[in-house]
Amino acid sequence: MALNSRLDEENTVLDPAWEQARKDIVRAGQRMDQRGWVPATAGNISRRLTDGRIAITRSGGHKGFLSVDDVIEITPDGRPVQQGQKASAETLLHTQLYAHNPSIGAVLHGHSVAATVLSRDEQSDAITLEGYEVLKVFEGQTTHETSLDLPLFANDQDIARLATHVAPHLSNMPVGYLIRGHGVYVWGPDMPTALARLEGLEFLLACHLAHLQKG
Ligand SMILES: CSCCC(=O)C(=O)COP(=O)(O)O
Ligand SMILES: [Zn+2]
Repeated sequence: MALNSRLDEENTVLDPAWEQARKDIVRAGQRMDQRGWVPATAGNISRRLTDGRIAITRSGGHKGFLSVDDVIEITPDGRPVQQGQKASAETLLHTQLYAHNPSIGAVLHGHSVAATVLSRDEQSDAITLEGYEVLKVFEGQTTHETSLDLPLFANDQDIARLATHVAPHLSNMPVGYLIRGHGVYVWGPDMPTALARLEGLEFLLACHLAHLQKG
């Protein structure tokens, strides 16, 4: 047994880094639920450990009421490591981000009202957020006199096919992207950063929606 390992009640060897990743995901789900970004069983959450292992939410659970057992390990190409487990239906959208950028350590997907409504209504292929002080939450932004383009992709129940539409744009997405009538994907080097980016983005989307509704 490794020096930094512990045993649970059933004397199973616990791996501290893995257990921490699972707790990070459970807490992120609680936070996203408190903010109303993961209604019913919507949304999914993943974390990549420094050794390359990937933890992701199982499919179909309520993300505000996860237990660590609802977080499972997947291979880099998105297959559950343990037979019989069912990873998020959108696993391939997570693994394509990890494969694209080795510095990504956490990926969040939510279904807020603002992300869902705005992504349906916008006719062009991106939503432009500009003139807001909170844009400075994103690295490299030092003034509100800037703009951020959030790419929009058509929703598709075939996630592998949806991933092929996202793939050519991955190098040109500073913050995240939207799927029409569905939700938002955001990532970061670690869970706190990914959550802060999601919070900033959700605030900006809510402002944009309110602004459009005002007319
Ligand atoms: C009830 S929302 C439909 C599925 C979805 O879009 C989602 O984000 C949750 O899917 P998962 O398989 O990750 O639970
Ligand atoms: Zn979804």
